[in-house]
Amino acid sequence: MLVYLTAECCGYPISIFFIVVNEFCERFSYYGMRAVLVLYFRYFLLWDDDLATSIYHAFVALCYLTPILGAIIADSWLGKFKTIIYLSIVYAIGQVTMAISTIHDITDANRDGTPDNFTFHIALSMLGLILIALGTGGIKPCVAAFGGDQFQEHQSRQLNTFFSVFYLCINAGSLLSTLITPVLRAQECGIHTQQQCYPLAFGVPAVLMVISLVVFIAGSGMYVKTDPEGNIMWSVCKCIGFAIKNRFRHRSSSYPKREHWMDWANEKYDKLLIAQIKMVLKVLFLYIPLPMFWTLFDQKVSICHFSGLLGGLPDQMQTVNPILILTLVPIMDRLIFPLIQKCGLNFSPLKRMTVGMLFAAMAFVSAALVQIEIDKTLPNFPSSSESQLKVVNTYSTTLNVTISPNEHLLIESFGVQLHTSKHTYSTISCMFVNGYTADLNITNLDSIEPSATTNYTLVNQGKRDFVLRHGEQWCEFSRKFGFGASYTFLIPSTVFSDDCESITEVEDMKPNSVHMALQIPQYFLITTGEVMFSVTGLQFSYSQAPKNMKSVLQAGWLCTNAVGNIIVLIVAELGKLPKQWAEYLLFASLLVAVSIIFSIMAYFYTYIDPAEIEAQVRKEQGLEPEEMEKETLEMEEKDEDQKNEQGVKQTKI
Ligand SMILES: CC(C)C[C@H](N)C(=O)N1CCC[C@H]1C(=O)O
Repeated sequence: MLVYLTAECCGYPISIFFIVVNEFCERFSYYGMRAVLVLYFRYFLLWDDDLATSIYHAFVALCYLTPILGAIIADSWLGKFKTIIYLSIVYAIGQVTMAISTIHDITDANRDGTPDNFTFHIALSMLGLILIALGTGGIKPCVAAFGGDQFQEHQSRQLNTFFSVFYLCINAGSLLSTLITPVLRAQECGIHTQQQCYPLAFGVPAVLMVISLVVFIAGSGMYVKTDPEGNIMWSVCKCIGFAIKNRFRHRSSSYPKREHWMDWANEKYDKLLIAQIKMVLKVLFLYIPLPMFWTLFDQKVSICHFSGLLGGLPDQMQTVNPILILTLVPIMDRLIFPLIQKCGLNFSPLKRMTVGMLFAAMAFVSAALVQIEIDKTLPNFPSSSESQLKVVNTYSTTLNVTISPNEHLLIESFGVQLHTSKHTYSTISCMFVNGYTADLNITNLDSIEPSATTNYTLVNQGKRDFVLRHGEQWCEFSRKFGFGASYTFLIPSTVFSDDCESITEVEDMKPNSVHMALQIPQYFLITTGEVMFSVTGLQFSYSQAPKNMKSVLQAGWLCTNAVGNIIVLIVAELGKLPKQWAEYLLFASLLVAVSIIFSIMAYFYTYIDPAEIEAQVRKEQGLEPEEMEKETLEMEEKDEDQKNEQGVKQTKI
């Protein structure tokens, strides 16, 4: 047997260093760009919330679908090394295009600070996003598999550690970029006018992608590179097609059954290829229920929304997941898993993944419990058969309002009455009610006509100052706002004569009294689940794939994420349950059901050593001893040439 010893440090190939640094920079680039993408849609392109989030989710789904393309190119045509380089170039061009699309000065001919030609910016940014999706998705299965290729058979422990470190780098990159890019966006920059600095926020990820490419190329001389064995994906498709056709032709019971339906390709196709296809199909079948995990994982965003309600800062909450990953991966790897092993329990990869899903389900049960607590602090909202009416009395004395023959409201002067009725009345809600006799200007709001109201305006938590103006007259007042609260300000006609003192504040909705610490268990549970599920899934997909289809199986694994994202989009379109906590419980139950199905499937799965099976098939084919020897020799010669080129040390054992 021939084994190559590449340059090593502490038992790990040195080439791995370049791969993990490359992954760190690439993830910084990807997550950094994602952190400001919705803001760019909302405040630069001026899209509404629905359009911005739909395009965002569609982009994320596309990023997890393109791995199939990358894997096919790598395993059938260019090999992983070249695929990573070419697609990284596409990716970097995409990031640069995206950064250029955010320069408002390009089309701001009238220099008013807003772009004049939105079509130009939209077209350029969409082109950038397509190139980014192609690049990031395309290289993703190749980088993980290429990293795995650097290890030799006896380094299985190091291989598993590599996948954990790889995952740590993903999250270190995402953590830094999620912290940095929103700060860059908040800076002001521009040629003609100073605006929020999107070019910097998108430009830095573009630079990081270029660095990622340079780092990868720098390691070029040290990598173990395997060339694809012809157009493997085309051979796989033809072989599967032939097996199906042949099975159909021999459907009569007079023909003896075969052990596996792929054995119907035996007449025409190489036994080795059939064995490899069987390995891949077995794993892909196992992956069918897995998108449900990612559906819950991506729904985490909505848990974040209510974290805002609880008093947390949603932007910063996005960093909780990577921070927990950075802590939990080493704890699991070095402490929990070895401890479980010491207790004599066989915590196999598929068992870990099942437990990971159950942890995610528990996170949603915990979210439901917190939501129930929050709901208790909220006012009663009208049901589908009810509507709410708010009446504001700006008259000088108490008024009696009759709504229907037997329903009466008594409203004091400058008082507000919220009334819920079983009939259909229109809901009136407001933030400022102008009881003054003329138009008023209020800081950061449009002017309000007499007896008119503003819409509810979102303000930051804490003390806020307002200035009211009418011509030369003005007055100032400040109020403290609690998270999740909602207020109405009634402005009387005497507002300027008493220096804003007479403005009445009505609390429509109380501030949240549920402590934000209650959401920590959810984050902890879902991230523990992610470590068990996602890191293990990455290792499992590599270890169970035949040598020539490693990227393909990595792509299959990433596709579970894409499908999960698509389910999130569908669920968002289908609508929501009336109660948020019920929705969380529904998702938790679905994931429990899926983990039960998965555990049954996993029970029937036999772990394989693809290299061993391939050797066995070769032996059965009678390639041994002469032909196999010949094949081995050919491989030796080819690899020797490659090693000589790369100056890598080679030893025979
Ligand atoms: C959402 C976090 C910033 C990153 C997450 N913990 C993570 O590492 N991943 C989510 C999808 C798979 C994986 C990744 O490769 O980014």
